[in-house]
Amino acid sequence: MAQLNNNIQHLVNIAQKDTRIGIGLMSGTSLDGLDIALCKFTGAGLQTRCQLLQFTTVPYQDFFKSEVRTIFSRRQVDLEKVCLLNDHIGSYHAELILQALAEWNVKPTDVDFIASHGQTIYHAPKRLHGQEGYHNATLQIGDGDHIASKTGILTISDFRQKHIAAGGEGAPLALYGDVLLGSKPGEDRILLNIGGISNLTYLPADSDMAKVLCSDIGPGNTLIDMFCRKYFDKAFDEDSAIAFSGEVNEGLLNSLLKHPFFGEQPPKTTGPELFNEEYVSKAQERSGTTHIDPKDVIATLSAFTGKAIADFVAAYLPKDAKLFVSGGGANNRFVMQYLKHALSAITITDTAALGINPDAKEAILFALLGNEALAGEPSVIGNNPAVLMGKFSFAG
Ligand SMILES: Nc1ncnc2c1ncn2[C@@H]1O[C@H](COP(=O)(O)OP(=O)(O)OP(=O)(O)O)[C@@H](O)[C@H]1O
Ligand SMILES: CC(=O)N[C@H]1[C@@H]2OC[C@@H](O2)[C@@H](O)[C@@H]1O[C@H](C)C(=O)O
Repeated sequence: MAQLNNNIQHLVNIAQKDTRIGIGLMSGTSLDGLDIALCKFTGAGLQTRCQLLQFTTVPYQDFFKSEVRTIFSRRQVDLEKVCLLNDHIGSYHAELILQALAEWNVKPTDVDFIASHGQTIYHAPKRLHGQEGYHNATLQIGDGDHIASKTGILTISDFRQKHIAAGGEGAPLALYGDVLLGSKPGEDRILLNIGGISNLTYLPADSDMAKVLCSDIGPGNTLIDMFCRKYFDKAFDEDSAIAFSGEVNEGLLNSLLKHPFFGEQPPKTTGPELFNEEYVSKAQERSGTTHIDPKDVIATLSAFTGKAIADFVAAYLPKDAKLFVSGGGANNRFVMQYLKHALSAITITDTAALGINPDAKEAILFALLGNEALAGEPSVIGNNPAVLMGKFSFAG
């Protein structure tokens, strides 16, 4: 039998290890920074044990954010910029990983793999684009080869394409990790992530995989952040100070909630391609609220995030489930207060109660998907594609 080449041999060695050290990377729709989670895995599939060893969010520089925003969720872009950023984001993320490892005193050779989400620049499920002859589509950039070459670490990336190839919308992928890390027999649980877009996974008490539901809900922080930048020159509404100083405008809130997306059956996905400045302007025009105080706009957008989540939970999930929140939105006091009021029968805490750092959850998720790609088996969860995801980039 011919000998395996070094790359394949290295891959086989990692796949056969009892424990693996992996880095999960998440750069989300909020564009606030790169989340880097260093994790230790034992086993795979339902036997997975995952320990978060280190975590950091490296904030993005304003210049980087504004460069990405020139192509982010826009239908018309400078194609050269897309090409440049695909390379640049991969190289930049590699640099940030190496810096983080140096700070943690971890040698790159001690890390078995990197699992990189990349940067979503456009998410186009068919429900959004509606174009005949085209299927669900999504695009994440920040090429894995650049990360592998620069760090010397086996890199797994571009997770969403396999999900689409198998009939999904390319998101949410959270369920694959939530089932492994968040289920508890005897307890109905909801794991809610409020990032740029909010999404949740329902984990039934009887562990019946057919009942697991994972879906996007609507805007999380994306509109709040956008209008904080527009009116207040702030990246986000820290501790909801602006929202609390304003008043919710019920006319605008009702108008924001009037979109067919909210009536569509889950699972479903969305993004800033739908929930953007134009979406809010149109809702303002329809409700005659174009001239309301910017503080009231922020309060109303915050209530919009809360109400969309509360309506979804009330419509589809058990009334006595326990809800665990993660993502930057867990720090938005206005949204959290809104949820506690609207879902008074449900116990709401953050995922720290489950031993999962709420800020790190999505980066851990991608590390876990990388671990599955190496050593797991596809599993059937509800009617979600039973796939192992991610593409392998070798360092050499
Ligand atoms: N103290 C705070 N007060 C209010 N909002 C906060 C606070 N801290 C963080 N946030 C919100 O959280 C956002 C970052 O959230 P997160 O990092 O979960 O998003 P993401 O990973 O980009 O999103 P996605 O899950 O959609 O990809 C910030 O942009 C801000 O809106
Ligand atoms: C296309 C894309 O990047 N979607 C993200 C986004 O951010 C939140 C929500 O929209 C979710 O569907 C998804 O990310 C998480 C990690 C997921 O796939 O579960």
